[in-house]
Amino acid sequence: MNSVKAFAPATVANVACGFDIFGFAIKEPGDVVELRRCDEPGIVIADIIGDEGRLPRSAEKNSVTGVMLHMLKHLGIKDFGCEVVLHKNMPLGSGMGSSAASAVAGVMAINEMLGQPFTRQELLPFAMEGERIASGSAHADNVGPSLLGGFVVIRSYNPLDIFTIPVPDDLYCTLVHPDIEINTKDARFILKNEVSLKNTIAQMGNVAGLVAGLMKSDYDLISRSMVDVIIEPVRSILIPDFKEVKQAALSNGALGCSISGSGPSMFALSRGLENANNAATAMRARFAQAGIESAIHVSAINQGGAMILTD
Ligand SMILES: Nc1ncnc2c1ncn2[C@@H]1O[C@H](COP(=O)(O)OP(=O)(O)O)[C@@H](O)[C@H]1O
Ligand SMILES: N[C@@H](CCOP(=O)(O)O)C(=O)O
Repeated sequence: MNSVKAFAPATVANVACGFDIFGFAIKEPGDVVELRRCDEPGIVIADIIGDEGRLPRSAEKNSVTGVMLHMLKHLGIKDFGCEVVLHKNMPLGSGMGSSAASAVAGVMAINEMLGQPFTRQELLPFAMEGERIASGSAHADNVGPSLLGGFVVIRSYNPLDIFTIPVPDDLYCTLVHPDIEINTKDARFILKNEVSLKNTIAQMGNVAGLVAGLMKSDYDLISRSMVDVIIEPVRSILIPDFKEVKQAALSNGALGCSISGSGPSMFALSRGLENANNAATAMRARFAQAGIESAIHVSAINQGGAMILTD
């Protein structure tokens, strides 16, 4: 195969109470990666469209190509050569799993070009290496759902134990990206290493409640469980008017609202598209009141995840 194109969607990680263990994919936006086979061995970034020249052009430092190098090394392939074009369709440091979408599109594309030596599930550890390149931490709550689709739970990192759970058909996500930038690396650095027993108990209750609520389509339980007593209180100070934007979502039909990934994006979950749209309008209006422009994305949960594009 001489050329391949792959798409990988944006994701909402943590989902309030599930720091590093919950994430889901949305339909759009997402990154697109094009690979073109060359005779010369090595992986070369030929172009990145949409990053305003900000992303690393060195193959080792960019999450889209870093993961390919890991895969080739693992397979012991030395004579493979390709050019990479990355269509960067989401902002950097967004909390929308931008680095993860590139990594996932990268592993999908090269796996296809090599004749699928790995199953989709087996691609996950390679995609996680992209997160290590971007933020210094190989967390799977963005790459997992971007690759596999659906609502993902990471029960364990060592050994890796990851699975998807069903969600209600009528569940919609509102994702609001304010025009500010927060790097995941920085947002992880400010977290405390110790958690009180009281907060651990509260968080475990909410984690269990959210899983059960999603699996039983119990919207009240989903709503009651979308509470994060550990991470949100620390990170929310990085987002201007966080409390007010959250309140705007909750007062306009959302079941719950929190930080998407490490921020600055905020997400809400709602029952039905109308509530999700109302929450979007209210959240954007509240950010505007603080003098901050924002982009909104309203979407059902993306059950398919990344895909090879044929056109
Ligand atoms: N292909 C890529 N796409 C996005 N960010 C990348 C990529 N490759 C490397 N990075 C680096 O990752 C960081 C952004 O990732 P991160 O902080 O996790 O933000 P996000 O929440 O948007 O994924 C930036 O420092 C950026 O230079
Ligand atoms: N669990 C991670 C998720 C980071 O998501 P991103 O979309 O901000 O890259 C964290 O919270 O640090």
